[in-house]
Amino acid sequence: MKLDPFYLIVDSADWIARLVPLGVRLVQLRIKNKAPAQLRAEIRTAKAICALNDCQLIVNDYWQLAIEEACAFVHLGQEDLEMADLGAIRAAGLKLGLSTHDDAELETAKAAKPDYIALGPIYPTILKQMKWSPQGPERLRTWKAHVGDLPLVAIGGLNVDRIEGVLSQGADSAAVVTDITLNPDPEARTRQWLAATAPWRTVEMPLGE
Ligand SMILES: Cc1ncc(COP(=O)(O)OP(=O)(O)O)c(N)n1
Ligand SMILES: Cc1nc(C(=O)O)sc1CCOP(=O)(O)O
Ligand SMILES: [Mg+2]
Repeated sequence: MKLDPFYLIVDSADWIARLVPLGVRLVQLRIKNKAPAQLRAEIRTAKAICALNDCQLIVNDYWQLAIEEACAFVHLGQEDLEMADLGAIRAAGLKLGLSTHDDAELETAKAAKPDYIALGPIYPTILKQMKWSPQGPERLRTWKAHVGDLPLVAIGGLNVDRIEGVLSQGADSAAVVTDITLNPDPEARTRQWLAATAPWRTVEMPLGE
């Protein structure tokens, strides 16, 4: 499986309606603290917009709702994974992305046989408090050696100027929240991300070059 090199993460279907039609091919709906009915409505709307725009939707955290709404992909952190029913996720045909932050989490994630692994935070992030220090982009190369052909996602503190640095270290995809959502012009910033990741979308870049 291949992931698009630009992985947008937003917290509403409104954001998806605004940014996905610009050409985004991979988006995560990461909603915190909403009632189940609202969550379901957001997922349903996001799914419809993504289908119209040939964009892969990944639902964060809410794997049961993702199954019920016939979504294709979920992302889980390690704590989410402890509570999740992997058998049910697989039986529903969902693809699975998993977060990792250290060696032990990498082993746990690999054992779950996910469809991609994310490493973060690569740089300091302002989105959420994290107990891990920034990993630095060089750590991606170590992770890539461990995950092999499994797609690797870099996340945390990424911006347009840092894309090249993470993709050239072995990440297959660069995930981003605030560089876009807090930008004064999120549409323009999204276009910059699309342009900056374009070379990685079309060309296989061997590690070390
Ligand atoms: C692509 C990607 N990587 C990591 C995360 C973080 O997941 P998690 O650790 O479960 O934290 P929350 O995002 O749920 O707060 C992610 N969402 N996406
Ligand atoms: C949601 C999330 N997970 C991370 C991890 O390391 O697992 S870092 C992160 C925040 C990403 O937001 P921004 O692009 O604004 O830094
Ligand atoms: Mg989570």
